[in-house]
Amino acid sequence: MSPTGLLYPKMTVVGAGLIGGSVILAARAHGVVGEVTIADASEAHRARALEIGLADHVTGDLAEAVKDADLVVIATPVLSIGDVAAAVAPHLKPGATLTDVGSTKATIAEAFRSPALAKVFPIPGHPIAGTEQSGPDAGFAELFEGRWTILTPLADREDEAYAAAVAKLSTFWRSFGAQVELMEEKHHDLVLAVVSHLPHLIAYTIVGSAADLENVTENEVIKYSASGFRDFTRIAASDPTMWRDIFVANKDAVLEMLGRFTEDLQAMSRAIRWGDADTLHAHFTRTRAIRRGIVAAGQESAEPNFGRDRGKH
Ligand SMILES: NC(=O)C1=CN([C@@H]2O[C@H](COP(=O)(O)OP(=O)(O)OC[C@H]3O[C@@H](n4cnc5c(N)ncnc54)[C@H](O)[C@@H]3O)[C@@H](O)[C@H]2O)C=CC1
Ligand SMILES: O=C(O)C(=O)Cc1ccc(O)cc1
Repeated sequence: MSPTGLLYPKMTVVGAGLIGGSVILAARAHGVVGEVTIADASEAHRARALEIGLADHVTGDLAEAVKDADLVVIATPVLSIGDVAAAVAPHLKPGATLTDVGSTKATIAEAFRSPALAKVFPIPGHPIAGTEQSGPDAGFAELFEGRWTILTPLADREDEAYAAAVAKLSTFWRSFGAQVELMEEKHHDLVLAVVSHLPHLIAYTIVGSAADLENVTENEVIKYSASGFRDFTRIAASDPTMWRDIFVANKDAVLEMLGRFTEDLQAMSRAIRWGDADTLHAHFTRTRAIRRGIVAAGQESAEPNFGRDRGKH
């Protein structure tokens, strides 16, 4: 139980997967929500959510699910979030808060600016916490502890009531251990392209390349894979639908960052070709200092993979 107390008597989560499930488990564990309803498009996921007692009510009917809710959290893949927001809009209670957890924010902020959402408080959000697992069994209450959640409030909604809704949603995330930061949505997408989307793209690519090479080297890639490659395979096991949507939605920022990365990779390639040992050593020294700075700031354990594989899988 957190000292925060009840914030939202009725919460509806659309999408009973890793993030939606974790929000429910965390919010319930800290007593900040009352009745919980799940809406999910998948019959199998609805059945499983009921079986494990993830919510008080589980339905496939969006209108029914959101009609009395004080807080609606959309936790579906990025490209479906705008459609879900449009579908629930006419059924939301005036004064309700509508948020999401999608990994990109610009296209979602645009959808949340719809006049159909004028009577509610639409606040895009993104917890920077997750694993490569998905589905109703993947969630766990501690997922957000010590992690950042970024909210990207709509700049054109500057009234006091909207500011109060943003403050309350921030309290909600903080009640179960997240640190909250407010950010402009396009800036969010640029930052996340560097720290999350590009690393995933590199992992997806290198694991594919290595698997192609395996035909040549007859199983040696997997057999002798050192921990570096193993870490890439964990990332490359992430949900295909989720990541397809992220790259489609954040095309411009990802291509911008990919361009810069390709230039830097060319510079490394040149240093190797010319035997420029000093350049290689200086670069690796700089990146080691970056990692040590992150560990010293307490944002990551020195242990490999700490915290990523928690939960039930
Ligand atoms: N997996 C991760 O590590 C993180 C994911 N996110 C974001 O959170 C969102 C959800 O991701 P996960 O929980 O990992 O996905 P998930 O695949 O575990 O769960 C998604 C759920 O949404 C349901 N769903 C899909 N389309 C729907 C629709 N149109 N209407 C109703 N239900 C629908 C699916 O049946 C599934 O139960 C995504 O937008 C993702 O970008 C954010 C932070 C971390
Ligand atoms: O599993 C990992 O290492 C992640 O990076 C999880 C993750 C995936 C997507 C997000 O938008 C935020 C966090």
